[in-house]
Amino acid sequence: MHNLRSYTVPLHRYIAMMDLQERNERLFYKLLIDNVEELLPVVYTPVVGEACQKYGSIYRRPQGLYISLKDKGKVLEVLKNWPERSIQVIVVTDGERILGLGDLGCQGMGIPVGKLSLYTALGGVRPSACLPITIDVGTNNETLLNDEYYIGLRQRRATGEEYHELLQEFMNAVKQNYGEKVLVQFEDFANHNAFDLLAKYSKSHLVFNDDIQGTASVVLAGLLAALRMIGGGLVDQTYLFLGAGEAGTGIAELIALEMSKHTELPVDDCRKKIWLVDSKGLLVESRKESLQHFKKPFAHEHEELKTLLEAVQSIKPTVLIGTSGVGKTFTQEVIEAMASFNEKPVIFSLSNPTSHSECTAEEAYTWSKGTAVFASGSPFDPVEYEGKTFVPGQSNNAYVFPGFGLGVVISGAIRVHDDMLLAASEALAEEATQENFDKGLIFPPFTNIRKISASIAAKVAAKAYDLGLASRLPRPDDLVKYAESCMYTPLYRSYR
Ligand SMILES: O=C([O-])CC(=O)C(=O)O
Ligand SMILES: [Mg+2]
Repeated sequence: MHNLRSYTVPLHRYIAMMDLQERNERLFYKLLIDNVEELLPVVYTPVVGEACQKYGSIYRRPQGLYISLKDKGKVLEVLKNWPERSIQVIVVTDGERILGLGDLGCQGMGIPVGKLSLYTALGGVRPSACLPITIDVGTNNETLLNDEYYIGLRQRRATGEEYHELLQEFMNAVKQNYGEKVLVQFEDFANHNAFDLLAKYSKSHLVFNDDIQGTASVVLAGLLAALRMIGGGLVDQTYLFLGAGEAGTGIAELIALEMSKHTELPVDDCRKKIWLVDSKGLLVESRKESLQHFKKPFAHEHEELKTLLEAVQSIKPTVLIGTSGVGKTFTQEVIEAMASFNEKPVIFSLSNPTSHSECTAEEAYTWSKGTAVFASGSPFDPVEYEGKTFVPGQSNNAYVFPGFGLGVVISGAIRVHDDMLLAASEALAEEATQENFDKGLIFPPFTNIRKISASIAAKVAAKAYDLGLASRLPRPDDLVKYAESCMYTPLYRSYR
């Protein structure tokens, strides 16, 4: 830690951590676990975003497996080149939508590597059982195509049949090589592929999309905790999203499912309480024809509105959620409007990394005059406002995917079911304490994350057993204890 802290440039800390992971994996995890709040922003969001942008020039050794268009026809052979045989979790990207940064091609590898280091550090999945994969189908990023240090194929992205054939071959090879119980986490795919890949492979494989489902589960947990803090039920709220992509529609759908489960209202009626604004304005009935399929369920009867501010003024939401990937879009006017008709407006600005956040923590607290219940995707420091310190929560899928994955792995689940996501949300929401609420915090601090992951894992595994999706039999009596006993801990062996 002394050495790391001597680097003042965040990217240098990242490089030092990656060197440590290469040199002494056990020490890397020991350090990360013991200093999680300090090191999470280094190995993960936001610094990992800058690392991906500069990946070619900071590249040392491959930390994951690259599968490119050139490997077509021999993907299984390529998979077999990976030195570890027994794999439990794969995180795979095609680099087309890295955080809110867009297409970074093959340099998106930093994301699967970072996510999997959290699977181990936060969720206790053995490092050797984790496999980061980047599918290289080219990039449409001109800067990278012209960058002498770019590490991927120098061509524009393959699309359509060529793309889907490679993905099909990959998914087949994964099942052939590792069986039915390997969890494949899709990460940072573009909207136009993410929903279709999830829908297609969730029937035949154990797949999970972190940006759609992981984010949804964490945000729902944040909302449940926020409502415990300020009072009211899910069904009493009106929701407005800026951004109708994977995160926005994923969260909206999971809120509707949870609402429906607790009220017995049809899911479609619950969706009516949720409004989304995309780059062209409010999703409304008259736009339905031209909308992508994942947006259609949220296009309701309303006049067309072009801007977020107009939508805020007209819909008067109690909860405002930013998932647009575009920074600075929650303006002073937007936040002041939220504070004018809500005693305690709930404001989540979720886009990553920090520069893409819809507003900063300071802006949310200042412009709402200290009334906002605020959380963000990337971390922000505590804010002093009129003598009171507000601690913003980090509503990042990192709270859920490690524990969720652990629950899936230890139960030997063969499919992911939405009820398992709801179980994870409820488990996480229960972890926020009155002490957290007193600081305005709706998520427990990351310092206790391994205990939290074990609780999430136990609830997820229990749901998998209840649904008949678990293959590890008999069912352990105490799932929390069992989850804890399965977790990897970085200790040196004693040889005496
Ligand atoms: O990586 C993160 O911090 C959260 C996430 O999945 C994304 O922004 O795509
Ligand atoms: Mg992501």
